[in-house]
Amino acid sequence: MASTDHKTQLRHKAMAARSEIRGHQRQAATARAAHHAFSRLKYTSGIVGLYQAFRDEIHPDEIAERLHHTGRRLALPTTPRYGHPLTFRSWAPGDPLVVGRHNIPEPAPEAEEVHPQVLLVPPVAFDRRGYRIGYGAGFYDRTIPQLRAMHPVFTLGYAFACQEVAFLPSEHHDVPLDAIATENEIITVTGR
Ligand SMILES: Nc1nc2c(c(=O)[nH]1)N(C=O)[C@@H](CNc1ccc(C(=O)N[C@@H](CCC(=O)O)C(=O)O)cc1)CN2
Ligand SMILES: Nc1ncnc2c1ncn2[C@@H]1O[C@H](COP(=O)(O)OP(=O)(O)OP(=O)(O)O)[C@@H](O)[C@H]1O
Repeated sequence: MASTDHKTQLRHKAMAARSEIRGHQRQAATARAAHHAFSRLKYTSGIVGLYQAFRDEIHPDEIAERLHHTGRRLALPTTPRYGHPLTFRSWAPGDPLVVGRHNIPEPAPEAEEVHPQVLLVPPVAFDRRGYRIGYGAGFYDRTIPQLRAMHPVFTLGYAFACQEVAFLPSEHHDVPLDAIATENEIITVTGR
């Protein structure tokens, strides 16, 4: 099977698995995952790029609240055209959002563009080597090297444990995550 077909299949399987987590189970898993993510993120410094959950992604709202409470600057991505990197704009809980591409809420164009040192990344599927697939646009794979040309960047994948797969075929442009937080654990991949 061609690698892209295999990836498509893994993508659909992981999306189906995460959509099965509902109601109280989803709430409880999200609270546990937020605890794991925060316990790792508090040892980082700099602006944290989060995301606005869409489809059945695990939502980072509790992490945003807790980081904001400790005085950390936060940012959200704006969705670019295909082939371009993400841009991040300054944002804090309660700030107004506008509707961007794919109907994902994003900061208004007036919000300051920033270059995060920390990224919370929402994989659709991930493996223990830190490889991830998203929705197939390659946005994070383009963005992370660009930010790393400016300064060190720590990337934390954030997902439900059921989105883990044994092995994701990797391509040369794929940038592995430094760690992944789920409701069960923090998976450490690199020494960053
Ligand atoms: N919550 C969240 N925000 C995010 C991301 C993300 O993964 N999650 N992104 C991370 O990059 C960017 C948005 N990336 C997206 C990329 C593709 C599609 C999408 O709907 N793609 C179609 C396929 C289109 C095609 O094949 O041409 C699809 O999946 O149906 C949506 C968002 C920025 N913001
Ligand atoms: N750094 C890059 N430079 C050029 N093309 C890239 C780069 N990163 C990814 N691509 C291209 O983008 C497409 C999607 O890549 P991939 O399958 O890795 O996406 P994804 O990781 O699922 O998406 P996303 O990063 O948006 O969540 C592929 O055709 C790939 O060749």
